[in-house]
Amino acid sequence: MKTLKVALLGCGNVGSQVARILLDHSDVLADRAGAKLELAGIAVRSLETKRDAAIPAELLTTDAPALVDGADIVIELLGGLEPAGELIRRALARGASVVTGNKALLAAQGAELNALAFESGAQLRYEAAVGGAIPILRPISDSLSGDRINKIMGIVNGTTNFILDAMDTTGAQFDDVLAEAQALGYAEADPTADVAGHDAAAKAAILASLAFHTDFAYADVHCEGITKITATDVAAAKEAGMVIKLLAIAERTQDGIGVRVHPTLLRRTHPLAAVHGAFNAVFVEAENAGELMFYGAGAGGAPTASAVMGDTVSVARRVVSGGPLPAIAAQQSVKALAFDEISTSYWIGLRVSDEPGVLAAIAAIFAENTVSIEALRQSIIEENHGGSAELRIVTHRSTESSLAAVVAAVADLDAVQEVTSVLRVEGN
Ligand SMILES: NC(=O)C1=CN([C@@H]2O[C@H](COP(=O)(O)OP(=O)(O)OC[C@H]3O[C@@H](n4cnc5c(N)ncnc54)[C@H](O)[C@@H]3O)[C@@H](O)[C@H]2O)C=CC1
Ligand SMILES: N[C@@H](CC=O)C(=O)O
Ligand code: NA
Repeated sequence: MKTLKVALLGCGNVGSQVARILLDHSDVLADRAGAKLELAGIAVRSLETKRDAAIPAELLTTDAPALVDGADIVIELLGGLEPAGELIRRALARGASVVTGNKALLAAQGAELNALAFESGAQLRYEAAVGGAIPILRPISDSLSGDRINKIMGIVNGTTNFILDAMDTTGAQFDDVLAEAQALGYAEADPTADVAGHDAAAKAAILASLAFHTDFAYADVHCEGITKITATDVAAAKEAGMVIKLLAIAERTQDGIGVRVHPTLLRRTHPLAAVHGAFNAVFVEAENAGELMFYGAGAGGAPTASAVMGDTVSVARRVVSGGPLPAIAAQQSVKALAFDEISTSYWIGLRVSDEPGVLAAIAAIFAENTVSIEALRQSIIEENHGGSAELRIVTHRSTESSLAAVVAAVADLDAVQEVTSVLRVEGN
């Protein structure tokens, strides 16, 4: 049986689990891959760091480039743009295949790296980069390659789903739940990448690129995080039979593809509304397959290592058989929509003076901007009876630019005390 040398770059949360699987299950992996997967070495920052006793010290090296140069397959689990990018390019340039979970790098340089792999005949796989353990990239680029995907909506960041879910179930405030997520180890040490939506935006770019066979980068994704979501927003959504989720959405329209990440109101009957805690799920709508949902652990060392190993075995099979490369390079160039061209339904919360003519004035502004109202609900604010009322308006689909014009004009009305929330609604 052929032996393939595997270079592992990084021995952190995910890398250490990949090393464990490669060492503990070498016989089974060889049967499945059709080649022995020999862990040739593990690149680390320091040989002095205390590690799990199961990691053989003789495999550790601080010379990552030399390790890459002797490998048939390189597994990159360092994270960050450099030196990860440089090492991946080095491997691909010499025809070695690469498996990575580095969503930040792929969202920044995915087009370039895929092109490099295509030119050199090497394979580049990154199932772990989106939805951790969930098989989602291969189903999109392989299982659904005979279909036409129209829309993807994903809960692709565990930290933010944990926070929003806890706010929904306990009524807690954002800051308190973030502290809990940090204590439980879901959030990053600096949780900005999670709560500002950047991590989800990187994953949205990767999903959209594969689903629509076009290169989308991080810069093509409109991104809003969850830091402005209040306990009041969550309670109001709950009262209306909805839940707020941070969704990564990529959608085909007549004019192009809109890719966005923002807090979204979902009806509680939607399958994504039932995704709790730090779990991830991706909901796909395809022309022939209809609606599909992929659900599971989106983060964590062992779950993410599962996806890395799946890619590694798959890559090894192709190295052994010399079969054709998966067609994951972009074959099309579909226009990425600017955010103000995207259309969706909106929920607008307003605090208004409770006096005659207010509703008519607000409705007139919606009509002038051709934004159609689907539902309107008014509640009198008890503690200030006769003074203020809370309005919640749900619109039919309209563009971001029309909605922005409506919100600006409504906010200017003397009778409008505050625009309390503007949220997008999906899953009607
Ligand atoms: N942890 C998770 O749940 C998930 C992680 N990922 C991705 O997997 C990758 C790895 O993530 P983790 O294992 O969680 O990170 P980690 O921070 O636990 O591990 C990275 C390791 O690489 C080492 N490293 C960094 N630069 C190095 C260099 N120049 N030379 C040698 N070693 C170096 C670090 O010292 C650290 O031990 C990242 O790209 C991450 O985005 C993807 C999905 C989920
Ligand atoms: N910080 C990320 C980790 C996985 O990609 C998350 O919370 O989902
Ligand atoms: Na995955």
